[in-house]
Amino acid sequence: MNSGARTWAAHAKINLALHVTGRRDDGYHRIESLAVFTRFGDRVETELADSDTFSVSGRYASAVPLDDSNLVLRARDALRKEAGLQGTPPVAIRLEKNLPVAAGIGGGSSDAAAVLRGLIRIWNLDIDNAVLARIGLALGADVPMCLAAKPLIARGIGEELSMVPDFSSLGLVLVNPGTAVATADVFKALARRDNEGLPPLPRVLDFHGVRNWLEITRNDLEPAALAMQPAIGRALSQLTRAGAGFARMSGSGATCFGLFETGNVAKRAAAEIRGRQPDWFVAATRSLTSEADPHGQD
Ligand SMILES: C[C@@](CO)(OP(=O)(O)O)[C@H](O)COP(=O)(O)OP(=O)(O)OC[C@H]1O[C@@H](n2ccc(N)nc2=O)[C@H](O)[C@@H]1O
Ligand SMILES: Nc1ncnc2c1ncn2[C@@H]1O[C@H](COP(=O)(O)OP(=O)(O)O)[C@@H](O)[C@H]1O
Repeated sequence: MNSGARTWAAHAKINLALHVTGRRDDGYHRIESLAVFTRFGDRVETELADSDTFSVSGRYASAVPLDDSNLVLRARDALRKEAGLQGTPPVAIRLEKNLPVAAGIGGGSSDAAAVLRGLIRIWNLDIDNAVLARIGLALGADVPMCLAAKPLIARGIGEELSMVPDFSSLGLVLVNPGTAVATADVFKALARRDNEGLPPLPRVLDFHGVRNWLEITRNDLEPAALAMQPAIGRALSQLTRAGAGFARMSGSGATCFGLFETGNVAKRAAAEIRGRQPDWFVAATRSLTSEADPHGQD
């Protein structure tokens, strides 16, 4: 067992497109979503210790609970329940919370996924991916995709995953105007739930191919979220004004992404938006390719 401190990346999840195609009897919605994950994200540090501890730092530390309801601790406890107390010794977990909370970019889900992956390694557990995905899904519909953290299409309620090969790294700017949005409220407010699924993906998944495909897709949660939080419209306008090739809201919002042809152009656009909106969350980043190893230690 390795007892030293190790850091795990918890990438932001971006729903490039999200079509709502139906609703199950239990109220959960069927979706079809093309999702990618970004280099920018939270970080989770794990280290074997004399007792279980948990601390949070970072810009959004005060926005997350410190008790057992934090998805980090729920993930730790779910894994321990699966593996048994023996073989899962106490662990100190430190979360660096860089991602805005209740923001449509799966921050909590990605933290949970990083903890599951990290603790499996430091506890030396033998848990296969199907069991891991089941544990993840019990924590949240987004957790299985955050466990994969590669370009993918998610169907079902988000748990049926098809990896998308040969996806280029996209230049992205993430903008959140500072308004938290509760996912359940947005789903509840939908005017329609029986929309058509995603069109086939283009052959070449680079900036141009993805942008053209985005033009013929939607985020079906955007109109409902926009009606609740008009600031989302201002975030989209700022991205367009700064030269984004395409701008859309991610997940249930309020974070919006802008697509840029190169990382440098994205950085310049982010600086411009930050200049105009110094209180907003604005981050220039790149998406992870299909080939990148998302689970490596930082
Ligand atoms: C909308 C999405 C798109 O990726 O992302 P976020 O906006 O959360 O980032 C996800 O479907 C969110 O996943 P996650 O945030 O893990 O959802 P959960 O905790 O399981 O569910 C929160 C609530 O959202 C609703 N919900 C969630 C997923 C889904 N497919 N249908 C739903 O109706 C349910 O009302 C549920 O009670
Ligand atoms: N580690 C965590 N990070 C973020 N939110 C968390 C965490 N643990 C629990 N939560 C709770 O989960 C809810 C959803 O948060 P988050 O995952 O950031 O949403 P979203 O998927 O919309 O980006 C919030 O209400 C928040 O209080």
